[in-house]
Amino acid sequence: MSNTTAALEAAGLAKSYSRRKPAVLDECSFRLPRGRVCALVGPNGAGKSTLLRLAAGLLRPARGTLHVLGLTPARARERVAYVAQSKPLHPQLTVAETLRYGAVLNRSTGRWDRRAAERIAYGREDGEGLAPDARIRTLSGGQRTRVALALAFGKRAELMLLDEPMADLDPLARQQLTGALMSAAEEGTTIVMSSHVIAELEGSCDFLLLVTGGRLRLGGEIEEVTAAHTLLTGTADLDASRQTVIEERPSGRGRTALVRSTEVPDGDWLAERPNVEEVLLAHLRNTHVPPFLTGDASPVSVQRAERARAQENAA
Ligand SMILES: Nc1ncnc2c1ncn2[C@@H]1O[C@H](COP(=O)(O)OP(=O)(O)OP(=O)(O)O)[C@@H](O)[C@H]1O
Repeated sequence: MSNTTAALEAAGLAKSYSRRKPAVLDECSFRLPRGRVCALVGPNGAGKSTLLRLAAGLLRPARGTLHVLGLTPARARERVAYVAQSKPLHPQLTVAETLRYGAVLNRSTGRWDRRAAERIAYGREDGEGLAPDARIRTLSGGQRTRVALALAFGKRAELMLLDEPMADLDPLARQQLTGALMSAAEEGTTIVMSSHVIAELEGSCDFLLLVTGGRLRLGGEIEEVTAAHTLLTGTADLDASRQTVIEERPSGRGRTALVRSTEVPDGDWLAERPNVEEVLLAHLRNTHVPPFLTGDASPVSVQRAERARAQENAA
């Protein structure tokens, strides 16, 4: 646990688009420490883009708070790069003009990195990068994504919020983007990226936020989240009062169960550590289970309350 300012810290965050409809995000409380590469995962309509738009300062919460780099989202905006799912760009500009426009927009920060932007837009070794004089309106979806990402990298932001950045990139461009994200993360940039392709996130992300139905279900270092669960295979009966059973399914002549516990229950069980995909899929199929946040992912107010409780117990 750390008390340094988090990249994102939400407390009781809620957002509705309409008073007549249920909240799209509700009671979301979590902390994303700086320097992490965070996968934001959840089914369609879960509220991932809404959360990213709130963090980018484009929406205001209905209730609760969201701090970005210790500031309100509006005040943090210069230090944050946001790439929307729709990748909005000026269709009449060329790629080179778009990058020059990015430089002008970021002049006040003095941080614009032309080379980083150009590397993403033009710089593929196989020569398939974008032509500087190509007009945005003539580009494919994946090519526009490259331009939007080039602007984000040029900004040299402390926090990058990327809404499905890989979705329409070809495999080589994905590999290039992953490399660029890893380099940015090594320099201390915090990255949040939403995706539906869990396998894609496994190699590149070290932190996880799972949102389903507008609620935060899982949060924390991926290693810690998976280590808190056990995959059991066997034929014995499970006592649900002794551990949280996320999912129990028939398999072969016995059954497989994912439990939130590191203890192997009595009986003839084969116990394994699940991978992140197994943990995520089980939580996506079973949204009734209690949420789980690791210490690092708990908001400071919760960390303080837990420390006070531990001190009381120790006294
Ligand atoms: N501008 C808007 N006006 C009204 N409702 C909206 C608006 N934007 C999103 N919603 C609704 O909010 C809910 C969450 O949408 P959001 O785009 O945040 O989900 P998501 O998790 O990003 O989904 P996906 O994975 O499909 O991109 C959905 O029910 C959606 O219909």
